[in-house]
Amino acid sequence: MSVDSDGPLRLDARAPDFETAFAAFLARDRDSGADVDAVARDIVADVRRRGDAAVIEYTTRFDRIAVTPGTLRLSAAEIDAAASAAAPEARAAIEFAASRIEAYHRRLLPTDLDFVDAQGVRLGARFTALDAVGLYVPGGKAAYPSSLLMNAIPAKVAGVRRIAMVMPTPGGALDPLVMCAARVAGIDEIYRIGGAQAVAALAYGTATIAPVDKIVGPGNAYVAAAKRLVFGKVGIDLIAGPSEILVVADAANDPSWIAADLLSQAEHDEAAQSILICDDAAFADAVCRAVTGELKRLDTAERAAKSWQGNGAVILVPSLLDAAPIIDRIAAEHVELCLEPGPAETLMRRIRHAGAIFLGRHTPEAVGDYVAGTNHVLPTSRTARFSSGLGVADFLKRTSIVSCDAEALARIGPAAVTLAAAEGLPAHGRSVSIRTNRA
Ligand SMILES: NC(=O)c1ccc[n+]([C@@H]2O[C@H](COP(=O)([O-])OP(=O)(O)OC[C@H]3O[C@@H](n4cnc5c(N)ncnc54)[C@H](O)[C@@H]3O)[C@@H](O)[C@H]2O)c1
Ligand SMILES: N[C@H](CO)Cc1c[nH]c[nH+]1
Ligand SMILES: [Zn+2]
Repeated sequence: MSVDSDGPLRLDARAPDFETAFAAFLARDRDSGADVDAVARDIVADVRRRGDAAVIEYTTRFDRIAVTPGTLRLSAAEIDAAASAAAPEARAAIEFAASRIEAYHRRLLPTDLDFVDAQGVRLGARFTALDAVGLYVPGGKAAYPSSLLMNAIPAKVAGVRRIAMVMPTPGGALDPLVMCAARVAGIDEIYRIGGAQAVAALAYGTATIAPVDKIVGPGNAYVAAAKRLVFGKVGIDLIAGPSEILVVADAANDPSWIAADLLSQAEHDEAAQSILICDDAAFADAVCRAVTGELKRLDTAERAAKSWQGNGAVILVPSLLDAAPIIDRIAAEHVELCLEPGPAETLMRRIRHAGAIFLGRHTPEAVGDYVAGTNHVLPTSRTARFSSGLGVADFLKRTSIVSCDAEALARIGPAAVTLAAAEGLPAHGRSVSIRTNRA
């Protein structure tokens, strides 16, 4: 294991200490700590107790704006005025992205199930949309119109009736493109609040904000902590942490393309993580030099450099096609396979744990962030081992349907009577036998 003076951690899968070093790398915690949880807990409890008054106080404190119960919600005229300030080219890009996201998510809609099995029992599964969803759109340090689309469109496609959006507006400014995206996605219930107080308001409701059934959308550590706290009262989506990218690249790639890809996620956050897996040490060196060069072009260089140097890694492996076990243990949010089509396909089929996989030399991850149509809210921090990115299923519930006629009950009922007796629940058994023993 080694660390370049201005480069990321370097690991070699052939080195005798690789397993220890790799395990230590995977065990690193990039999330923030206990203080945040305590602050969020206090805010959530206060909003639950004092409703609008608490929401207004925290909004004034954290976002430096004066609000009243009457101005918490944006008026239609405000939304339209802000949206109309969006540049035409940006508006067209939002509309283009929205149409692709909608088309992809329509294909994710599950179909209901309804069949009669061999015993004559009718069985089914019916999907219904949630009634009311709270959509958190982050707005503290940057505006994310793309994230609004990624959260709102699947909800709309699923058929959610009410979507209440919250977004902090530091200093009071409304981001034109976020408002434009809200209009394109058909969102009109928008509150200028953020942080833990917005999550609590959506979960418990206030005099001004009706409660919702589920809260989705990314946010900072306070938002994530608040979502964990209100879970159970409402549903929540996955908690997406700092962004990650894992690029698997052979030496035939242009090092500057790979460097650009690594930095595309590093620039999100100092806690973001970019990893390169390659099979050629000279190519790894060339990519690291290219990262240094690319950083000079970026306004976000300071943040990206801290992420790359503090959390990045270069892992040298003997064979890229045999790297699936290492890739699976990282279980990254995004995996890019910058290989020829055949090897990319082979390796993709071997990978089991990844939020999203991008195949080939011309599929930079950033297309997934904006315009591919797939969702960019994806599992991070190795949670791709057990969870998936946001989709229409997050806005649906499944109800099972069962129907027996007398013959079908006579066929399957006796086993239920036996099991009820075994569990010491005679009323269960009686509700079956009272029907089957009528003769
Ligand atoms: N995974 C994704 O798909 C995705 C997409 C977009 C953004 N993000 C992430 O979302 C996050 C957005 O964070 P952000 O900060 O810009 O906006 P944010 O809207 O999540 O948070 C801003 C709010 O945080 C609260 N806050 C700030 N400091 C606080 C403090 N000291 N005590 C209590 N509350 C405090 C305030 O209420 C403020 O309104 C970033 O980490 C970004 O990377 C993720
Ligand atoms: N890559 C981020 C999720 O990890 C999503 C995003 C929003 N805008 C650009 N990128
Ligand atoms: Zn991104």
